[in-house]
Order: sequence, then structure tokens, then C-alpha cells
Amino acid sequence: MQTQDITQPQHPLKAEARNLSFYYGAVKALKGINMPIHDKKVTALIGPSGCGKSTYLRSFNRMHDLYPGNRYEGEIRFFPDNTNLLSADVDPIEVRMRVGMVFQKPNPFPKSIFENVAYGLRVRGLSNKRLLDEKVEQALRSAALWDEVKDRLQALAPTLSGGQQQRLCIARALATDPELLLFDEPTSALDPIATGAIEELVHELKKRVTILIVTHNMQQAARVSDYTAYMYLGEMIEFGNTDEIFMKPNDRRTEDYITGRMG
Ligand SMILES: Nc1ncnc2c1ncn2[C@@H]1O[C@H](COP(=O)(O)OP(=O)(O)OP(=O)(O)O)[C@@H](O)[C@H]1O
Repeated sequence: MQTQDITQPQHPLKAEARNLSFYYGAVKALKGINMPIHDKKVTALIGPSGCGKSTYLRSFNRMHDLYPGNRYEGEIRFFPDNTNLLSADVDPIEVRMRVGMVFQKPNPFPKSIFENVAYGLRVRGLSNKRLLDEKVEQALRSAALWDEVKDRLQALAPTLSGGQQQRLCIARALATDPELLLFDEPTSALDPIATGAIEELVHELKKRVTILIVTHNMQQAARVSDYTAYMYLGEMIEFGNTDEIFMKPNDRRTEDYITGRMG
């Protein structure tokens, strides 16, 4: 992998993949990935279909543990405590409290708007009504949804528009104060206006949470991210400042991809 010489001062790390490989049974989908995730920055993962972006993203919240036959090798170090998120003695439920996930298609629970956001808090044992109300409002405000839903908190979540549902899923993920937020192509099911709202939100959110985002949209990667990683066939080919990756990539394969010659 080529890592660019970053002239600006380095930001502290939130996480770091160290020689990370991943197997779906006999299929090796990730091959020895090394990559830093900078604290309170947005890192975009780009690369052609099937290169392993989602597989890599899902390793950070141990989603692969839910299916038999999946296997990790290597480490994902999480800071400041230097925990290896993949260690057998680290509880995946705890990992998912620290590392939230927002999927491609909005997937609210078939419950009220309020209950969608309160869910993770209840799982954590919070039952005090006043505190729940406060936390739900805070999360909805952070997801730029409060003003649109404050008078209909008991309405069913699926009655919201697609873009509102996606912001609700972001509020749900934010409610438990995650340190890292994973976005898997969060705008691919949305129209340009809803997409713009999510991109703006990502920009706001990085003040308080580190973000790792998979996107097929090069303009989106360039707009929202501070760092970009290019993956190909399960390998991390190049990682660097977004501006440099897009303007002056070091690896020919990265250049071919971002100029549309490949993928
Ligand atoms: N459940 C699975 N079982 C076996 N192989 C899988 C499974 N899921 C993904 N793969 C394989 O792992 C590789 C990486 O897939 P992944 O979904 O991570 O790629 P991606 O870069 O996110 O693709 P896309 O951009 O199309 O979403 C692919 O070769 C894929 O076929």
C-alpha cells in the first residue's frame, strides 16, 4: 500500500487496521489491510464493486460475527484505550455501542419515531422518562430532524420520507454517543436534496464523532471526506489526504479508477 506523505500535522488516531484479513468461509475478502482512521475526521472508502469496502466497514462493528464461518485475522486497534476490537474477549455488543452503523437503505424499526431513537438507550438500561426525552431530542437535533418531527414523535417511523428515515437512522445511531460512525453508501437510495442534507450532516457530525463512509460517488467522496482510501480486490491500494488522492494519486490503479478508466 502507498501512504502519502501528509504535509499537514497528523491528526490523532481513532482506530487503526493492522494486517487485517477477513474470510467468508474459504473466500478471502480482505488481504492484510493496514490503515489509520483519524479522530474526528471523515475517511471515505472507494473502489470498484466487490473490492471489499463493505466487508472492511462491517469489521469495525463486528457485524460479521453474526454469521457462522466468518473469520478475522489481524487487528483493529481502537483508541485512546488501545483495545483490539476483534479480540475474542471483547464483547461485540459493547463494540456496537461504541461503533454505530448507518446502512444503504434506511431501515427504521416498525415503531414510533421516538422509540426508534430510544431503542439503544433502553438496551443500555436507561428508563427514566425525562432523561430519555432529553436524549432523544438531542439525537434528533444532531441528525437535523428535530424540527420536522417534534410534533409527531409517536407517529410510525415508516411514515417518514426516505431522507427523513435515513436521518432517523442516524439519530438512532447517535443516541448512544458512538465514537465511530460507519456509513455504508448512505445516500444511494436518496434524491439529490436528501443526499445534500446527509452530506451536510456528515460535515457537522465530524465535530464530535469519527466517520468512515463507503461511497460509489467520487464527487461525494471529494466533498465530504478529509481522507480517502482506494481498495481493489480486497487490498488497500492507497490511502491519503482526499485532495491529494484525487489530484495526484501515487498508484496507477487509483488514478484509473478515479478518472473512470476502470471500475
Ligand atoms: N456473505 C458472503 N459470502 C461469501 N462471499 C462474500 C459475501 N459477502 C461478500 N462476499 C465477497 O466478498 C468480496 C467483497 O464484497 P463487498 O461486499 O465487501 O464488496 P464492496 O466493495 O462493498 O462491493 P459493492 O461496492 O458492490 O457493495 C466480493 O468478492 C464478494 O463476492
